[in-house]
Amino acid sequence: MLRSGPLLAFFGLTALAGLIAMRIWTLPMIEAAGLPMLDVRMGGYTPDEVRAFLASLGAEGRAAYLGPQRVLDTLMPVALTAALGLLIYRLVARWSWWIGAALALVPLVYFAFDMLENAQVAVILRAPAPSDTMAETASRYTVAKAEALRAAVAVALVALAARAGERALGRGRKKGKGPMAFTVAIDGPAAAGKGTIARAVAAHFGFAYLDTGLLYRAVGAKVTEGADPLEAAQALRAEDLNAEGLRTQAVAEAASRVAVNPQVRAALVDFQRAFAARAGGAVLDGRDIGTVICPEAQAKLFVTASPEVRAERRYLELVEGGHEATREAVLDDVKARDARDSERATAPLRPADDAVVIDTSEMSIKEAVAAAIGAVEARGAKA
Ligand SMILES: Nc1ncnc2c1ncn2[C@@H]1O[C@H](COP(=O)(O)OP(=O)(O)O)[C@@H](O)[C@H]1O
Ligand SMILES: Nc1ccn([C@@H]2O[C@H](COP(=O)(O)OP(=O)(O)O)[C@@H](O)[C@H]2O)c(=O)n1
Repeated sequence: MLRSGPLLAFFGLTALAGLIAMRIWTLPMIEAAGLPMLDVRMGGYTPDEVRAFLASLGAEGRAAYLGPQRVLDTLMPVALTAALGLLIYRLVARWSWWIGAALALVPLVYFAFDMLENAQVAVILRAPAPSDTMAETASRYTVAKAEALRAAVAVALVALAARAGERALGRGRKKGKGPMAFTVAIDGPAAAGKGTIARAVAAHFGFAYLDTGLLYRAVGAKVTEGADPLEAAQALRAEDLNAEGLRTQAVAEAASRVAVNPQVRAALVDFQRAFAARAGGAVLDGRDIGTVICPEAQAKLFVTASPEVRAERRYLELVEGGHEATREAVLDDVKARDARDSERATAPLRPADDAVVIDTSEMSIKEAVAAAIGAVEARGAKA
């Protein structure tokens, strides 16, 4: 990227040098009789005021106005426009480059009016008897130049203030909360290995872990017992996540049904965000952590595997847990949940744009965990 700092300093200093040169060299000649030159009358001037000024202008002042002053009054605006434009672009492009580029054009408007003003003043200085129209046109350019310059300076000041505010907030956050919050967002379809990876990542970095699927499972379980989904979500407490029987296929199915409800999802957002923001780091796994719950997460992983591999893993897990299951039924269930999770309107399952995708179909648990830890380290987490 172009380093704009030295350029900004160069243009800023050149503009300042131009102003100083005018103040000590050309202005004393032009304003020898005590009347301010036309360019500095930011509120404009009447034809009579122009005539009075011309009458007060000696031969030396007129030559200076048309000669060195014109040169200085071209170089200085070029440097000032470049400095203001660069400053505005540098400050605003951090948030949006195209808004930065658009606002950087405001100083160009000032420049255009300044050049028109110079040309019109030269017309007046050369005319044997300048007409009212000539004077009025020059005055309009001077007023427009002054307003455009004020607007450009205002844009630069607002951008500087916004940047200073952002920095102050960042410092406050670091001071107030001890260790910075580091969030790892892990999303992916059922039985891809999210929980296995999330627990290992949390243990490796010393972060806290939240299985957000448990929130939906806890709400789903209450709904199968007859509760209203939204009321169940609003009344959810941390201890509900330890309830018995949340790992069954029936509860997973109920969870994926309540998870389609936008109001249920909204009711669970604050709990998840508060967990993600805890000092000392947090790992959350689910379906929408990197896209909706923590779009600012420092590390995002999307863990996936083929439906057949995932169904086999879930089948073995269920059988080992003493549950009744058939491979076909588990595969059907996995596919049905995949479809519901991916096709729902609110927070559908999809990788965040900046997520690292880990396909665990052909990976052992060890390999999958190593890949995840490597990706989280690459985003700046330290064990
Ligand atoms: N890479 C892997 N290879 C083999 N089995 C895995 C792998 N990752 C996870 N498993 C197993 O698959 C099952 C589902 O994993 P889990 O982490 O609970 O998935 P999820 O949280 O995505 O539903 C568990 O029994 C787990 O031990
Ligand atoms: N962040 C989340 C987590 C789970 N869910 C829903 O909750 C269901 C159960 O999630 P889970 O993570 O416990 O499911 P498994 O991947 O462990 O099978 C999923 O099928 C999703 O429909 C969700 O919508 N958003």
